[in-house]
Amino acid sequence: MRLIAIGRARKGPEQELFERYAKRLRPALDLTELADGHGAPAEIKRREAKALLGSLPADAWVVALDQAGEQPDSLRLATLLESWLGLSRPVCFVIGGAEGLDEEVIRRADRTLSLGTLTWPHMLARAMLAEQLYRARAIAAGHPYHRAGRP
Ligand SMILES: C[S@@+](CC[C@H](N)C(=O)[O-])C[C@H]1O[C@@H](n2cnc3c(N)ncnc32)[C@H](O)[C@@H]1O
Repeated sequence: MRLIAIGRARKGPEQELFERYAKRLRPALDLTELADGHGAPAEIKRREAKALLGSLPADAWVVALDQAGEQPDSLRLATLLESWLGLSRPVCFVIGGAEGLDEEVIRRADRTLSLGTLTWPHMLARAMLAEQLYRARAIAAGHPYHRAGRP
């Protein structure tokens, strides 16, 4: 699996949290970081979209992280992830920068994934995605990491 994301992480708690889960994930989650765009907001999004789309393999199965996207619960995400991994296509998650993802990226995406209706900083979104992918794989494997009961 790949995560293609705008911005370069600095050492700090967000990066540590991302790495904690990304390291444990099988298949691995390879991170590709792309430079922040510059200019006016529309120009930033357009430049970042060009870089993001240019980084995707032609046959990629693209999942765009978008707050207005689909909101599966963790069990449903586990089922979805298993089906995506079974496609024999490179599964690529995409996270935008401060201005969000350009419409062109959303159109290219095969699926969208929302981490809730709140807006998260993009470095935190990376860590949350890695944790949810780790959780999804644990659910699919029957590993007790995920407890279905509510407190
Ligand atoms: C700071 S947010 C961008 C906010 C931007 N104003 C927007 O409307 O998308 C940066 C990136 O983090 C990801 N992100 C932030 N909050 C999210 C959420 N609730 N669900 C899914 N992805 C989110 C998205 O990929 C977004 O492009």
